[in-house]
Amino acid sequence: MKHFINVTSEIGRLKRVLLHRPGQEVENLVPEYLGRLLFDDIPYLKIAQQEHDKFAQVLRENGAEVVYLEELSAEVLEDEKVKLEFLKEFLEESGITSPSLKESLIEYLSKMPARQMVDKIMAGVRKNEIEVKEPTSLVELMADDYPFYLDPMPNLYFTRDPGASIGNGITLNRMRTEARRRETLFLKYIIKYHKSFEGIPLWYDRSMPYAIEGGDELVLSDKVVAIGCSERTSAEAIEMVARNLFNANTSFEKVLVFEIPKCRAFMHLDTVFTMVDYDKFTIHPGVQGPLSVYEVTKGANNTIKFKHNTSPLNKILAEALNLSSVELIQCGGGDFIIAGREQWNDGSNTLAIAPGVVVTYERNYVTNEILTKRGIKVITIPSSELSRGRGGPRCMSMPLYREKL
Ligand SMILES: NC(=O)NCCC[C@H](N)C(=O)O
Repeated sequence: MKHFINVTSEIGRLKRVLLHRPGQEVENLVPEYLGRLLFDDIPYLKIAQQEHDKFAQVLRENGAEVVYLEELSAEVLEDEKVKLEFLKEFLEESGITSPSLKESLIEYLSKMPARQMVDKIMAGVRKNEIEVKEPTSLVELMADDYPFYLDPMPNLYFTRDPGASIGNGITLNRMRTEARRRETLFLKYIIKYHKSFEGIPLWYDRSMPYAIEGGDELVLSDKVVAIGCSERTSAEAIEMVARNLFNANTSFEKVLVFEIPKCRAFMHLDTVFTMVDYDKFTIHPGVQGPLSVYEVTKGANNTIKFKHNTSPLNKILAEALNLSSVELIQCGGGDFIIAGREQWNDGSNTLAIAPGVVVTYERNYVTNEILTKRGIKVITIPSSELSRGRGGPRCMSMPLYREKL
């Protein structure tokens, strides 16, 4: 493995993947703030961790090295200078404006060993955890009854979204919602300071003004990337990624833009569409009708071309992948109720770990059976708690290295 990162497909054998084991951040969820934090329910952490450990075990047993966001972050934050730089940026982005509060938080957090600090920052800091000396601002004096100085980040276990590996580079994303925006700081510091990530090109940066999230980014082949234009990802960001991929002389020549309905149930492209084999895809039937596909292609002399492709989806995919035909496998077998139920629990959100081999949630038994009948090897993981965050196996993983097809 010459590069630390190399992803030129959705289905090549998974060799290295980034995960985050859910931690205390999940215990800081309360009904009042669920919506704001993008959760629909409160997972039971102990079981969620067991389910997540099973997920990691399945990936390892199938040949993938599992690296953890919290461990890589702690490795770079061992350096006291980097730790301070990170803390300052993190507090800034958390909206801490009062100088004395900033000072108290820095004092509280920087004293902790790096790993403990990472866990604490991910979990959030309650107001009753630290004592702020004399208030130095009106905001502090008038402190409301909101319980946190630093919000918990319960969505961190969806490592798919803050960044995406494309070829041997990464898009370091700007998240659409404030609830998830600070998540990408961990990846920013890993990319900037971790030895394994040295020299990795960025196809997008979190400082850009337009939102893009990794659940919308699918690497269909070493030439074609599909990006969802969705509730979370904007057309401007997609165009910037396309330009950066083309200008850097990567192997990528085309970006297929999937415009999907902007709603929570379909928040990212990978909640309704994933690739499971050379010529097979899962799709949520509810998205097939309203889907529009646009193409951004690399032209001669650094030019870029745009086109609305009105052909049926199977034709567009077959043409993009140089195949005579492709199969679209409908989540829930196309039944309105089953598809709706299983899609809500990420029935279409498969993680391919090799061509024709996927990891899915066991609760989506109808879709799993359909996939098996279509010749896909389905490895299931327990999911009663993990699914409460509205993401499946693809959402919970950021592939760093896949074998070339
Ligand atoms: N790629 C994905 O669809 N990720 C799932 C993210 C779920 C999370 N609760 C969110 O709303 O962002």
